Amino acid sequence: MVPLVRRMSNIHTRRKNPFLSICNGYANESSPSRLASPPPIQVGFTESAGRGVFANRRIGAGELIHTAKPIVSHPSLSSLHSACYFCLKKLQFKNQTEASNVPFCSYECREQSKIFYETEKQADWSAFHEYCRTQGLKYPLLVKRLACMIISGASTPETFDILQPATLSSRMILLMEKEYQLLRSTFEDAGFTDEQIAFLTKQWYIDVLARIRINSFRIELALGSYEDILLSAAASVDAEAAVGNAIYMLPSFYNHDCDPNVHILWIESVNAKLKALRDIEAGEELRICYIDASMDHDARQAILSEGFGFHCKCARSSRRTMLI
Ligand SMILES: C[S@@+](CC[C@H](N)C(=O)[O-])C[C@H]1O[C@@H](n2cnc3c(N)ncnc32)[C@H](O)[C@@H]1O
Repeated sequence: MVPLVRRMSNIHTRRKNPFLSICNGYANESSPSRLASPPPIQVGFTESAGRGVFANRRIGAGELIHTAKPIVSHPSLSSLHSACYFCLKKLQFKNQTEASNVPFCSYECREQSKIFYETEKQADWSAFHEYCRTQGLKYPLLVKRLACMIISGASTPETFDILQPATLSSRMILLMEKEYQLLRSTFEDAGFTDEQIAFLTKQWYIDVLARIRINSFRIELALGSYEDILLSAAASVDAEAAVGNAIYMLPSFYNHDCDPNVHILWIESVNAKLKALRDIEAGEELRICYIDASMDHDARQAILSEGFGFHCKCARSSRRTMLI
């Protein structure tokens, strides 16, 4: 059945609409100066999952619905010297990182990172990175990148406000204390003034982390050649398979389904592609799968409840519940 869409906004026609910026990611990648036609979607309210993304026309199976560029991304610590610091593309070790110590794959990526990277380079991140490494933390790296973008004027402290926050337990908040203090002291030790880091309060950190927690994507690049697949298989044995993490605007409005009709994938960089997995009717909600769909019902529910704070009532989960 096609759910009723309560229209929240027409994201393509109204000016001064916060959702307009959500669509910035669909510039035609092959010719960046030309905008591709708007994606066939709109953000609206669902009956039980808050906001969601809906088709505004029929979408065919396999169709590329839209692409999305991240608002913030960061390589995983194990990929710091093997992935582009901006687009997370695999680096050619000898030419780029080792020879020139520049962690970018191209002139364009270096230019796009210039403002926040100049800020970041002024501080010594070794203690912060070491803490993240030993505690297995990845989200504070996204906050570090966002903070550098804010200080350099490339972003604002309110950037994530539109995203849904997770409900954090007091224990989770307590655990954030150390990483927050380390982030702040790294800036202070580098000589940034109180005025420059005035936004960096404990409450801001908690609010940002609460949004990153349920909206960040773990980036695993789909690899092209057989050689790459072999290398990746070897790498995943002794290192993290994810090349990094990223936050997007529009993809953050996609709800979850254990039998999704849309797939989000990354071919060679952090720029995401959203593709229809089957024919989708106009008005139908578009949903992606947040987790490994091959897990059994109970494992899926446990991860969704713990990680995202909801009990999934999608058709696949409900079928299983009815059988019990
Ligand atoms: C990434 S956000 C998706 C967009 C969100 N609905 C909003 O209004 O911004 C993830 C959150 O949406 C809700 N959600 C997503 N899929 C859901 C589902 N299948 N059932 C219930 N809630 C869901 C949960 O609150 C979840 O933590």
